[in-house]
This record gives sequence, C-alpha cells and structure tokens, in this order.
Amino acid sequence: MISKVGVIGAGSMGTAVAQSISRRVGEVIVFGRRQEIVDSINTDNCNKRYFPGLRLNPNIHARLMGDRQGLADCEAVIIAVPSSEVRFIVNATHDELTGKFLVTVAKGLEYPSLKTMSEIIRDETGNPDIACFSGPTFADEVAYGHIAGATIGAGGDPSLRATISNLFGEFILDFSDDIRAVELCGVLKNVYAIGTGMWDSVYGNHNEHYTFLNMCYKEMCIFLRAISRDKGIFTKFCCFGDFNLTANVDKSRNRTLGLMVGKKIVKTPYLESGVTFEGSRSVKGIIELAENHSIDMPIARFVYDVLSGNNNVRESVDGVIRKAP
Ligand SMILES: NC(=O)C1=CN([C@@H]2O[C@H](COP(=O)(O)OP(=O)(O)OC[C@H]3O[C@@H](n4cnc5c(N)ncnc54)[C@H](OP(=O)(O)O)[C@@H]3O)[C@@H](O)[C@H]2O)C=CC1
Ligand SMILES: O=C(CO)COP(=O)(O)O
Repeated sequence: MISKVGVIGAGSMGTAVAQSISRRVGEVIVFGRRQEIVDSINTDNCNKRYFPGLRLNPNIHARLMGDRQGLADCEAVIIAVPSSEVRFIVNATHDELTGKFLVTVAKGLEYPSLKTMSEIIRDETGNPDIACFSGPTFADEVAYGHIAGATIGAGGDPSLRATISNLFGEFILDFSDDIRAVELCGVLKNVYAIGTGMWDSVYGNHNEHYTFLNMCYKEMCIFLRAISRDKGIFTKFCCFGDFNLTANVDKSRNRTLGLMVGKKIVKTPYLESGVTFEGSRSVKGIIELAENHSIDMPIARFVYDVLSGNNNVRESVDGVIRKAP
C-alpha cells in the first residue's frame, strides 16, 4: 500500500487530486514553484491562489519544486502541470522519478514530436509503470469531493491497476490498456471544446449547438477508430464524458477560449494570459497526427485557422459544414 504520494503542480488539478488522494494515503506532498503557495498550504491548509475557500486535509503538505529529497521520499508521483512543462520538469527531476510509479493527469500533445505525456515521461525516466488519468473532472468539483468518473490508462498488470484503483478510489473508474488512446482523447476533447465555443459564439440555437457537437464527436471517433487498439474507448469517461463536459460547459477554459475568440474578445496573445489553454497548444499537432494517418480533420483545421487569426468563425464555418465527416 502506497503511503506517501507526491503531486507535481500546485495549481487547480494538482491541488484537487491531492485533496482526493489524501483521504486514501498517509501523506500527500504537493510540489509548487511559488513560495507563497507552499506557505499557504503548510501554514493555513489552503491553496489561497487556486482554492481560497477550500480547507485542505491536514496530511497534505507542500514543498518547493527544488526539494529533491522531498520528491525522492514519495513512493508514487502524479504529474499535474501544463503539458508544455512536463518534459522540462520530468527531465529536471529524473533522478527522483526514475523507478517510481508515475501518473500523468496532463492533457496535451508535444510538438513537433507528437508525443503524449506518458511517452515524454517514459523518454525522460525509462519507467515502465507510467499511467494516465483522464475524464470529466473539473478540478474545482474534484476538490470539493463531487462524484466524477475517469479513465485510467495503464498496462494490464493487475497489481498496477490495484494500486491505481486505491489511489483514485474516490472516482468512478474505467480502464484501458491503450494509454496513448486515452491521452489522445484528452487532447482531442480540448480542441473540440474550443471549436464548440467558437461555433456557439455565432450560432446560438439548440439545434445548431447539438448538430455541431455531433459533427465534432464524429470527427473525433473517426480519428480514434484509426489509432486506438481499445475498440471500447468511445464510451469511456476519457472520451464521451470528457468531450461532453468541456464542449458543453462554460466552466471549461478551452470552451471559454473558443467563445472569446469567436466573439473577437481576445486575439492570439491570449497564450500570454497565464491561463492553461491546452487545446490551443495541441491543435496543430493533432492535425499533423491525423494527416500521418491519412485522416482529414476539417473541424480541427477550422479551430486552428480561427485561432491563428487566418479567418473568423463565419468565414471558416461554411468549409466545416461542407467538409465535416
Ligand atoms: N483544471 C482542470 O479542471 C483539469 C486540468 N487537467 C489538466 O491538468 C494539467 C494542469 O492543468 P491545471 O492544473 O488545470 O492548470 P493550472 O493553470 O490551474 O495550474 C498549473 C500549475 O502548474 C504550475 N506550473 C506551470 N509551469 C510550471 C513549471 N515550469 N514548474 C513548476 N510548476 C509549473 C503552475 O504554477 P503557478 O501557480 O506558479 O503558475 C500551477 O501551479 C493540464 O494539462 C490540464 O489539462 C485535467 C483535468 C481537469
Ligand atoms: O480537462 C478538463 C476537465 O476534464 C478541464 O477542461 P479545461 O482545461 O477546458 O478547463
């Protein structure tokens, strides 16, 4: 039984996962890069920057990212930073992470390598046991203990699954041994959340919304059918559940980005906002990955065109309707 778990990333998802897991293990150590967050967690049992109203469980402690011994003492480590940071951070903590049980919750695709997070982590650590966690899991709702489902992407080793099931025992879990496919679901759903936000910024009726949603899900399933070994992936939490959560709910940062870009409230510097918009970083890679499999993704291309400022939603959307699968 794992007793000490590390969480790299003291943001919304890192804090939320720490709160959930802390009810199932002896201690959770959250590693952050801001001293004031580390202090607020250790002094006030609260991450004042991300969840100012949430009292964290007393067995959650925080350390600065550089605390190598603190990380070395953890038996399992969860990586909860934006996908753009994963390679740098895992490379920098290679010695402490090698040989450990690692789980990534990050939803992104490295460019131009087109590697998923678990593939990056394996590159950097050589660990055989790397799992991913992905599903309809808004961090704030996880942090406050609401029911959530998630897919665990992991190898078929029964002891590995038992370990994961215990760590994430507060979630309703399904499993897949196609880790890459699970992670790509999380990448795709962010792209379609932006796309649905863009569409809804122009077409506000119910019929229009669900027509476009269906077009997105169809394009996503065509891609997954081509790349996934897990033929049941389509009904798993990482796919149908997370796709619908983020495409339909304004709480989604990706959907909100689509709405704001569609309404011309923001232009491309939004990446400097400091908000984690994973879909905008991964859309180009997902298009290239699809092309490598001779798959056309008109909706993903629509998202990329509008995000790039090449076109606005109205100019681009006719192409989508004509070409969408
Ligand atoms: N939020 C959610 O609802 C969910 C998020 N996820 C995924 O989790 C991942 C993390 O996102 P999320 O927690 O939402 O993002 P947030 O923006 O809420 O937090 C990101 C955290 O990463 C830290 N960070 C960023 N760069 C570095 C770095 N170079 N070194 C150390 N720490 C760093 C930030 O530090 P600082 O505070 O100093 O900026 C912050 O603590 C994403 O891939 C996301 O898709 C998955 C499911 C749900
Ligand atoms: O992945 C998430 C919920 O499962 C969070 O979505 P956003 O990054 O769009 O906020």
